[in-house]
Amino acid sequence: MHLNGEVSCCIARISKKLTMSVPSTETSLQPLVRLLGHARYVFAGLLLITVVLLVWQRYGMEKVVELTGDHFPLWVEDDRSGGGASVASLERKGQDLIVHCHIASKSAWPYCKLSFNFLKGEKGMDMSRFDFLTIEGRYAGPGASKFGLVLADIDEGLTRLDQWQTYKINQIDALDLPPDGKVFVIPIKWFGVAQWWKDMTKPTLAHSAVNVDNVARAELMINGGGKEGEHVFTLHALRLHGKMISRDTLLMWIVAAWVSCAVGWLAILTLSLRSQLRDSRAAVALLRTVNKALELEARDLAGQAHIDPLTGVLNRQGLRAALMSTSSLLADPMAVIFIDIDHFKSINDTHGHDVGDDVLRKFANVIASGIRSSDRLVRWGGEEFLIVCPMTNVFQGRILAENLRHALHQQAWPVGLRVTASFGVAQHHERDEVGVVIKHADEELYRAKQGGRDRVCAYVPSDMIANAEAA
Ligand SMILES: Nc1nc2c(ncn2[C@@H]2O[C@H](COP(=O)(O)OP(=O)(O)OP(=O)(O)O)[C@@H](O)[C@H]2O)c(=O)[nH]1
Repeated sequence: MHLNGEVSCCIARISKKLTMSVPSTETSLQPLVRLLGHARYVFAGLLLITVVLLVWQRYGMEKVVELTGDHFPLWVEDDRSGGGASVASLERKGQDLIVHCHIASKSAWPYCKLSFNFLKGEKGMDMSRFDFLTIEGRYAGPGASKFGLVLADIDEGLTRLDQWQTYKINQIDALDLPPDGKVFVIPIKWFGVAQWWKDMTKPTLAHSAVNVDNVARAELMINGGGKEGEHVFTLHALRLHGKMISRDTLLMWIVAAWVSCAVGWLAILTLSLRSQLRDSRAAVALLRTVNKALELEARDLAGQAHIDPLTGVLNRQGLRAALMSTSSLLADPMAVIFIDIDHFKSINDTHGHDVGDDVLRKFANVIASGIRSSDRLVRWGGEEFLIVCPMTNVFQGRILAENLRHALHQQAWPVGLRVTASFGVAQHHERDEVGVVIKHADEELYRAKQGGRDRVCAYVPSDMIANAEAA
């Protein structure tokens, strides 16, 4: 009974743990698991964003820098510093910059130029992110509408800021302004490093290529084809065009985003699988424990089927099981003692069933304490009990019955009752069924009752009496 209670309690505890453990893991990982479920949407979204960004970068994402605004300091220069006689002056008319250039052929290379300064501290403008320049302007004068462009770059390791000739001269010459004032597009890749600069500086091969990532100054060169006279160059706009994000940078970010998502997804997947594995292991362990508990419970229940719940001694099924599983019980000689409480009905009738039950419990206790551990006490039914005594002959059985009868006399019983019992003893013979010895014991019990109760009667066959007398 006690074991049964413990097992039920254990099962209840385990099933509670089982039902609680699974959802608790679920809740801790639920957001991650939900995210995993939505992974395809995340990747589809990422794909869409990738396509949109690439298309936008290709056809839009324009970045335009206006060089002719008020953003950069600008001024005009002429060849007088080199011994020439050309004179340049600058006039502003609204947005327009008008360069008046009086070319005098005193110098071999007469020129005027409009310079834009991009230097901020020691840093120029990074034009490598731009694809092309556009120029809008008009020319008026006696010569050709020719012009040149120079991008003077600070070349790391070569340029010294205070020595103008060390700036790398990326230039483009002899461009013709469209006569109708249309926009003229000049790709950055058209620029080349000035040969005169290379001859003068003799840069290494690494420093010989065009470089516009740190442009300190831009110059618009005007010489009207070298013709003497007044040349007027009206500049409406000079602009740099590029992309807000270069294709390479964008690709780098896209790859980084894809890699991060993939790594994140794999990490979440690993976490979730690990947790599922942990849960499964825990569930398997719990189920094993439950299984064990259930086995115990089953064993216990099977045991209970053989026990009389009121007195805790064996019932008839219990006796059958004991006889089947313990062959030594039938070892000859074996005595069977049938016991019936005397006038038990009147105890019930006079004092009620509860007292009757108490008497039955006490009775079983007294008898159980008076027999050997190898004996089996069975509640046969109602107030009838049976004792199976292995290795006991009928004479020994009779002595045992007498002892038990006396033990009953010496007990204090509920409500001051005097409880006695009648005993029938018989001995089992190898040739007989067990039922035969029980029947004989029952008949002896009947005799004891008939004889006035509170006594022992034993079935002793005549051959046994002769043997006993001979002995
Ligand atoms: N309290 C209680 N009474 C029981 C139980 N089982 C059987 N009885 C009662 O035991 C009584 C047996 O009565 P009887 O068979 O007439 O025998 P008796 O009164 O002992 O008379 P004799 O055997 O002739 O001495 C009945 O009244 C049954 O109801 C039980 O588990 N608890």
